[in-house]
Amino acid sequence: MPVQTKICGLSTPETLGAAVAHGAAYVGFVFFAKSPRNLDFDRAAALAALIPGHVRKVGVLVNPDDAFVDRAVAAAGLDILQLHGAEPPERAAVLARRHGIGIWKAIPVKARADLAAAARYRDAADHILYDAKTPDEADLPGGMGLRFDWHLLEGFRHPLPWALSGGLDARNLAEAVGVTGADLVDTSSGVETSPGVKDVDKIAAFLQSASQL
Ligand SMILES: O=C(O)c1ccccc1N[C@@H]1O[C@H](COP(=O)(O)O)[C@@H](O)[C@H]1O
Repeated sequence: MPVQTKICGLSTPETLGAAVAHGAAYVGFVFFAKSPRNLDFDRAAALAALIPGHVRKVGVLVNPDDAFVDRAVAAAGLDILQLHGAEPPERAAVLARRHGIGIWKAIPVKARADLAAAARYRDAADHILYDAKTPDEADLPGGMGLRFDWHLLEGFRHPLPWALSGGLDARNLAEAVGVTGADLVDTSSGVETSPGVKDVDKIAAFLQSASQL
């Protein structure tokens, strides 16, 4: 089965178009004020209108309240909520019921013991997104281009379908997939020239690399 891809943190028609044209299965919009990739709802709506139906729209949110989720889902027609904060399983389940859309729960990973948190979401999420844990003092819980030790996933019994994230780019993708066996991969910083500035050539190279795995 081919490796599926998500290009996250898109914010311009050109880079969104590159992700779609080169075969991304998922595109991600970040709704988090501290992020250099943050979108307001009007901009998200304008970008979402450009996305063909076969490409799934993922909204990245961090500990959002109901009103904020309502606005993001309505504006962008989201198919999936990527919960990238400290949302407990109960909160993820409430959001899944309230919106009737997919839930991906990000699990921050630095040590093998961190993986145990994934099982708590068995009845509350569709996918686990393993991402590198960012430093305690960081403004962002993700999107910093950090990778974790992929060998930590070796032999791990995943409680749910899952995706690999954190510091992936066209050069390290083959190794990352080889070590982990991931069949869904996610990148943001790895297809940028600077934080928040996506690059169409890097997007194309990442998706080309994934298509050869
Ligand atoms: O990208 C952000 O700014 C961001 C903000 C808040 C939560 C998550 C965020 N990014 C997500 O983190 C992973 C890994 O990103 P990277 O490839 O290491 O840069 C990815 O899902 C981003 O969308």
